[in-house]
Amino acid sequence: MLQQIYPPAVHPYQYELNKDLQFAAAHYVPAEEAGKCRRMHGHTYFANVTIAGDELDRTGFLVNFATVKQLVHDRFDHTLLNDDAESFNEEDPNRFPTTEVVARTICEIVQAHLDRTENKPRCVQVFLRETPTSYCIYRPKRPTGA
Ligand SMILES: Nc1nc2c(c(=O)[nH]1)N=C([C@H](O)[C@H](O)COP(=O)(O)OP(=O)(O)OP(=O)(O)O)CN2
Ligand SMILES: [Zn+2]
Repeated sequence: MLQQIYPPAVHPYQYELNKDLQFAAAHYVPAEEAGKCRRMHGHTYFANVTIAGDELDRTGFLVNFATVKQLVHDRFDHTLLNDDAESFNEEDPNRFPTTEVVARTICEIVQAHLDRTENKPRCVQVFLRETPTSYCIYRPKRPTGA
């Protein structure tokens, strides 16, 4: 597993948890301007998911590290991202499986799970490395009132 110091997420919470995980997936970017990336190819994606909150659950966790891995790895590992119609769409650039959109999608999947927990922590950052030289960081805007 890649060991790396990630850019810090700025947030007001007392606890911050980070989970590193990786998954292998294929994709293509369905746009003329994407050049060689229009052709199907694969990556080993490295993700760092940052979750923060003030309240722990009855296990003393913000959220179980294993759950974060399951949510992302089980969903995307050894898939063709373009086939995942729940997350991606070839008609809408905001839903093409680019590094940016995959990072945002991971954040949304994790947050949807966290919203169903008793302590309701927040996914405050997803760092997603697509290649040794390319990565994206997604930080959701804070919900109103948080
Ligand atoms: N803003 C984005 N630009 C590109 C994306 C993307 O998701 N967001 N994706 C690609 C390709 O899918 C490709 O996988 C990554 O491209 P790139 O970093 O150019 O890959 P290289 O290995 O060719 O990079 P080097 O410059 O040789 O290190 C393209 N752009
Ligand atoms: Zn790619």
